[in-house]
Amino acid sequence: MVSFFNFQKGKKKLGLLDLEGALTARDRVGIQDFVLLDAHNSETAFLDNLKKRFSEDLIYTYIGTLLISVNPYKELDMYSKKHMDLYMGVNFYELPPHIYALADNAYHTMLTEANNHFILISGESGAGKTEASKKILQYYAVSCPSSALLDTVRDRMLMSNPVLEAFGNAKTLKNDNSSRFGKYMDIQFDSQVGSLFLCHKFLMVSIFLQGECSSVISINDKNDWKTVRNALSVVHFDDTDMEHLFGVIASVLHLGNVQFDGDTKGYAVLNSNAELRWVSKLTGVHVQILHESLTYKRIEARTDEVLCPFTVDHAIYVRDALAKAIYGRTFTWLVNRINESLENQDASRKTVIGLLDIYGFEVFYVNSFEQFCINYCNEKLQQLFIQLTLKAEQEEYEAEGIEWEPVQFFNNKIICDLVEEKHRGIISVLDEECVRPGDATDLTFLEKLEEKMGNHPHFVTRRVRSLSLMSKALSPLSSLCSTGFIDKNNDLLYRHIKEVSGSKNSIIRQCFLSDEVDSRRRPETVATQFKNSLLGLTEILMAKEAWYVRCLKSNDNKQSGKFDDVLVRHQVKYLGLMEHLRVRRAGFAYRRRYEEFLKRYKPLCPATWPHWRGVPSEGVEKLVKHLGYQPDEYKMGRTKIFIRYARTLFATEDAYEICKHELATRIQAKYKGYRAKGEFKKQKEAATKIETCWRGVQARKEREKRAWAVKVIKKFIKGYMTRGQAKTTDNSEYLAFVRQSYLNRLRDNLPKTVLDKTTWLTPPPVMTETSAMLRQIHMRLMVRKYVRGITPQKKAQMQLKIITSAIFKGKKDSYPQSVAVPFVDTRISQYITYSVPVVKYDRNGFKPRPRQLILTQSAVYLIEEAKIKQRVDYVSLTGVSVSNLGDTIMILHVANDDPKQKGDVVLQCDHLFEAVTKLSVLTKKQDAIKAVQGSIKFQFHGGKEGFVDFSTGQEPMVYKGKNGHLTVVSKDFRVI
Ligand SMILES: Nc1ncnc2c1ncn2[C@@H]1O[C@H](COP(=O)(O)OP(=O)(O)OP(=O)(O)O)[C@@H](O)[C@H]1O
Repeated sequence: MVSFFNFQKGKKKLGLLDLEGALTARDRVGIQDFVLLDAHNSETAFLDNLKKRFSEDLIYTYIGTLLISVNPYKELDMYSKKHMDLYMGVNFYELPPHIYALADNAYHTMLTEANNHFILISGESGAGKTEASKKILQYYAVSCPSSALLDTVRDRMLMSNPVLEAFGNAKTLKNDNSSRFGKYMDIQFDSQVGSLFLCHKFLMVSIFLQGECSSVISINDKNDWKTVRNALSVVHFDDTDMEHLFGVIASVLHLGNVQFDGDTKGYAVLNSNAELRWVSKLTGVHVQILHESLTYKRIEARTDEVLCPFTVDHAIYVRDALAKAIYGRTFTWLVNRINESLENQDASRKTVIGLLDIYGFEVFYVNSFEQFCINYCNEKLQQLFIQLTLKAEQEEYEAEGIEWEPVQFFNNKIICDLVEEKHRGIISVLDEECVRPGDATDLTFLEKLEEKMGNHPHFVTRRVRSLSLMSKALSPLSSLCSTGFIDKNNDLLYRHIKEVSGSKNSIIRQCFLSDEVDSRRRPETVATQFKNSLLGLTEILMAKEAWYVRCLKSNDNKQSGKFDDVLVRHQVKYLGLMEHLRVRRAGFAYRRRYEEFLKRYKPLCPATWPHWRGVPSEGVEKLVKHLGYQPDEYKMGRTKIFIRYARTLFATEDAYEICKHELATRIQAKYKGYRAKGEFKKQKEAATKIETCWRGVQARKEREKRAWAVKVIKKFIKGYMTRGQAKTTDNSEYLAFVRQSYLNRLRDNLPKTVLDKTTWLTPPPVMTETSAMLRQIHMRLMVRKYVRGITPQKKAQMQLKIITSAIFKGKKDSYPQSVAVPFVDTRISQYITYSVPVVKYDRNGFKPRPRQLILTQSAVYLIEEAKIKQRVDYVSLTGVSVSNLGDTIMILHVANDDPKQKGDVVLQCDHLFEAVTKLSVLTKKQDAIKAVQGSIKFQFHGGKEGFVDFSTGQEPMVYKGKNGHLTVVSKDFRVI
């Protein structure tokens, strides 16, 4: 056994582990799978195991993938949502046997193999088939993802069950709620999404009404009534539909109460009209028509019509036939309506799980035509089971050349043939008897059977009007009472009874269409209809893969906890469970074509992954060896590998799951890389594109800019060339530009002071006039600003400067330099208006002597520094002479006639302009100030004369010249 990949995939759901543990522990009772039973040939061991488990409420046991369910007749806590969750996606053998495990496995196999499946639920009446089918449906309904639309379909589907049970089930001696119809439904799953639960469809095989049990303790009519009404509304029945439907049911009940008496001739007359009036009211058929139909037969003879009265027995038969027909057809109508409401409009591909819940085998004290049909159906399904499992299996081993010891089993084909064979089978004989002219009775039918099949090994008749079909496997088909076969098979409604087609009840109208009344074709007999629908069903099932649930009845008393050994042994026998087990034991749990097996599991072996180039069977051999399969675990056939134990396959499947994840991760990584590469390439391409685009845009912009520049330059040049002309379109822009740029430059280069006369930008010709105006305005502005900012002291000084200008401007070379030199008023004392240091040239040899020149309102003094307070050298001034050069010599002329005066005074004064100006103001002798060129003559006291000669030279100096004149050399200011 392969042990290195023993994983359990479903157990990741932690919350469920406790429950699961408890289940597993509890389930250790007996053996979960009969395949593991040592004494697999012993029926007693088989039963013991079932019983042991049953006593612990373990009602499910496997034979391989087949599920055996023993009816517990009590509610078990094993169908909750938690249980459903637990079984979801878990391998078959990982958890205790359960109907959910089978449902889940069928579902996952369907998804994996993408093909159709069906679950055949069989067993005798009351064994729990309907319950099992409901549990499967609920499991799918809960486990599949939901959406609003699907929920609606799901509700309808689940709700269709109580409706069908209400109308199609009846209490029988075997089962309080026995299905009297066969139900096949297709559950569709979306093949793409894989898990959508879509819709189902009923295929009705037949319905049988029979029995006299009316009260059932286990059924609460009041609650069920509510449930049914609610369910009907979910499957789209409105109030009118429901009124008509319940009208039909009530009419059938009233019809059953119609009684007949015999007249003197023995013909039937109505006992009372009351019931018939009710029927008439409920069905909407005139009471007269009903009356006539129930007591007379209408015989048409060419143009005439004759009414032929019924005997009482006959009338009762007709009454029951009518009631059956109304009920049966109404049920068919109901099924069709439910099918319509569940119809799936989506045509996309779906995979299907079919669910077949068919009425179980029935053996009553008296077994009639109904039991014949029901049990024939079960024989047929058993045949299908044998065909699909035992026979097909053995045939396959043979075809594949697998060593195999054939298992003996009873092939009930012989029984099926006995019933259904053309011309020779019981149904053919019955049909023949029904249609032949003359009086056919159940007895003549029995004689015909004896005649035709008296020698058949499985057919025996007894002269107590019964026939026995001896099926070794299926005993219930035996011992049938032939009474009523002819009538029930005929089930011909007398033509005029179909006149109910004129009913006011819409359901009855739809069930009895008038063209049927008019048709003269004889309808198919009941048995033939039944046979045909069964053949149709078999065909549907044969195209699908089968799963089996075998339901066993634990006892006949519907008693919980009771295990009737005889009854169960009987069922085990006729259901062929022992044979099935033997085949399973001898056989192989799983087989697959080499190609398919390899295709699925090749990732598990390096030699086969990713490709196996050789012969598939060799690849498989390599693969299973790599996986560690033991020789007894598998066999290699001609085209397939056969795996003996399911656990081997599950382990392989688990390994595959893990490997798939790894592969998926690898593929994902590769894909991501590929995507990233692609993305990068795309980005690069996009970047190149953007770059190209950007470059194009830039180039275009550049070109446009150049073109614009050329245009501007051209215009500029043209404007420049025509700048002197009057304003034209050519030069207007240029001139505006020139103006603008001149003004801008001018703004930044305006003269800052009023004295700055030089700073002014030369205007372009077009601005000459404007510039002059601007200059004037600017000057005015500056002057105004300057004037506003002048203090009284400054003003006084300015006035002095004006006087200086009047005296010296253009007359003395050093004057311009003096303009910016401010006069100083600090040299003023109490007595002195102005005092300035000077150098006095003494007439005796022109020796320079420092003196202070003091100016007052009334006189000019020359005093020595040390004697400042003494009034010395009073000068009575008559005029002042200066040279026109840049020297600082001034000669004060004094009045010669004043004896106190010592003659003219020659002074050198650094502040010449200031001193002379102030002197002139104080003495009011402005006109007496002279600027002389060359030499200045002066007079000494006593009438003597002297001269001062002025010249310019390199170095300024004052000295006594050879001619005895005072010689003054000054810098040449004009040169500077
Ligand atoms: N799994 C179960 N758990 C509890 N009770 C069950 C179970 N299965 C069946 N039963 C009981 O047995 C009764 C009969 O079951 P069910 O109607 O499913 O039988 P059946 O095989 O469908 O019969 P028929 O062939 O007559 O329709 C149910 O009404 C229910 O009380």
